[in-house]
Amino acid sequence: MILRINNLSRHYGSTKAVNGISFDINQSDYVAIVGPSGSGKTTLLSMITGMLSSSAGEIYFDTLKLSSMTKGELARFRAKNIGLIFQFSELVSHLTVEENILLPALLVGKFEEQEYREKCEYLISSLNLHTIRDQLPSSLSGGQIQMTAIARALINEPEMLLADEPSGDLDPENSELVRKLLSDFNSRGLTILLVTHDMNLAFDAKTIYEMREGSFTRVVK
Ligand SMILES: Nc1ncnc2c1ncn2[C@@H]1O[C@H](COP(=O)(O)OP(=O)(O)OP(=O)(O)O)[C@@H](O)[C@H]1O
Repeated sequence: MILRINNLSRHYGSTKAVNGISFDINQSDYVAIVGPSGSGKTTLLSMITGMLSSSAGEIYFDTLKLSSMTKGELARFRAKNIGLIFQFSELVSHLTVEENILLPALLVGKFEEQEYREKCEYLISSLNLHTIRDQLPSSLSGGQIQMTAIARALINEPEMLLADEPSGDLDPENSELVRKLLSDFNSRGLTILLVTHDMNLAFDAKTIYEMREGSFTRVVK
């Protein structure tokens, strides 16, 4: 799947949070966007996820124009093709860690039950979630919630992962587990676009854009 961003803008009054950005992401690319707080990274990613409307410009997934999709079409498209990780992830409070990870399987059902079990075991083991797999979200730390949300975003093996600060709430050890997992999925074909302050994570990307005041100012890598 190819993501094409064409002259995309989002203005809040006189604040040009995103100001005429264009770029393409090809199949299996790994792209990181870095930049200071307030430079527009989250606004840009929120538009690409379809959660936030743009003031101008277009977003295409292959030939599908995001702004032409109905809410229902967009929800189905995302569930099937895109993994999302937000800065402050939320889990379903009455489900355990393992049940939360497997939730997208119920919504999409892309694989057989046994395959889901295997994928879930792989994610639990890669992210070291064994000890908390039967716990409810209320008993988890912010970092543990984030790790569970990362596993949940990957269980359906989406074509593309969109992630806002995936390691933002994590200690160095867990950040390293996430870095390795994303790199592993990317080497098996997952296209990744992430926004991060974590330069260790960013440097795994093949392309790094620096963003300032709503525009890409530099290709760091
Ligand atoms: N809902 C909103 N209403 C008004 N202004 C907003 C809104 N959301 C974001 N902004 C402004 O848009 C600009 C970009 O914000 P954004 O959150 O995208 O930056 P960021 O680079 O993701 O920052 P951080 O790294 O701190 O998450 C900032 O000036 C912010 O104040």
